Amino acid sequence: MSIEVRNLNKRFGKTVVCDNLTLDIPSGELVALLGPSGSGKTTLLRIIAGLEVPDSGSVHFHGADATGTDVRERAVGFVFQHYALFGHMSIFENVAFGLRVRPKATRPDDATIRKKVMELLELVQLDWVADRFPHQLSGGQRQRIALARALAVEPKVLLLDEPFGALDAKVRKELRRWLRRLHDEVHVTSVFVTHDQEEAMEVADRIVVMNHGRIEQDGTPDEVYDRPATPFVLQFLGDVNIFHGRAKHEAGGASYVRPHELEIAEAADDQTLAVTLSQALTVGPNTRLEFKRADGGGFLDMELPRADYLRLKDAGRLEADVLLHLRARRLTRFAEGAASETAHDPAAMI
Ligand SMILES: Nc1ncnc2c1ncn2[C@@H]1O[C@H](COP(=O)(O)OP(=O)(O)OP(=O)(O)O)[C@@H](O)[C@H]1O
Repeated sequence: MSIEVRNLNKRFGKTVVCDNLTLDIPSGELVALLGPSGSGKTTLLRIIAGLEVPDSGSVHFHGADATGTDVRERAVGFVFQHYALFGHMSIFENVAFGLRVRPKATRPDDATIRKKVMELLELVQLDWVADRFPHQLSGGQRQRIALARALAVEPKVLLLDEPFGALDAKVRKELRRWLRRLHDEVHVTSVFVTHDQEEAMEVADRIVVMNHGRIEQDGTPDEVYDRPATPFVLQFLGDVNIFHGRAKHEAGGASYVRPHELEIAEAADDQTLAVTLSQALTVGPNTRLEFKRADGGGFLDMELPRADYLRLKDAGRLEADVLLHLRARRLTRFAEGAASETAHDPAAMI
């Protein structure tokens, strides 16, 4: 089921939370709403769910106006960050709940419910807690059960608000992949709220980047990362070095270079910038180098594979007093009112 959002406005007091939002979520896709805290992601999700009423504008489910439709009629499944399970019911019964309360005509028999619930519990790798109660589970386990419960009724739309926000990093990563695989199997149209750009990049088919109640960009993970529409998108999706050099006098202002888009040149030329190493930090397979600009222009970050770092170090090129020359392989600038352009004239960074 596709979701169409049209000219949606919502304010709380003087705060504009949805600023004329228009958005198409194609059927079967997993779309991430990505943005900083307070950008309006949750409010948009709640309006799609029918839990919040917009001031103006509309939400359509597969072309049919659902704006005035009650939340119970929208066939949506929710997993919200603080969506509590029923404390007095076993885990099994929590997952079975949505099926048990169906009208008799569409209610599955006990054996079918049992099979379905156990399959879902296996899917979230918690079949062994079926007889426990919610208070006997960790917060992370409860979220996995909430996901199983949301899926039990085979919703047409699945809405998830920071569902893995409370989990530790490793479990969080596992569940992301699991959600991705699950989505590839069941293809239920899903909208996923997150403020974590890595999570959005890893999980989603499309990313909608939000800021101050507006959509800054809507595109595939590759599109928003490689061709950011605005400086906000570029900076929100990862670390970036900003140069206010010569480019400052041109339309659009700054130039942006990501840490992995810098390289060390063999010799100085008119496209390189002289620096010295100030610190090196290894994070997993990559090493992050912080350089000090020799012209006093501040610091620069560069990221390179650990093996390359070790080679440079062994060659004695990373001593604190050795002058190095950095070159940008790629840089991004924004012309006034236009989308990003990537320049291959790295001199522009100086
Ligand atoms: N019921 C409400 N009453 C008043 N203000 C609200 C209400 N709900 C949200 N807001 C305000 O609206 C703005 C957007 O909130 P929203 O929760 O949609 O943002 P968000 O991007 O999901 O942020 P977060 O990641 O922190 O949840 C915030 O400034 C918030 O304080």
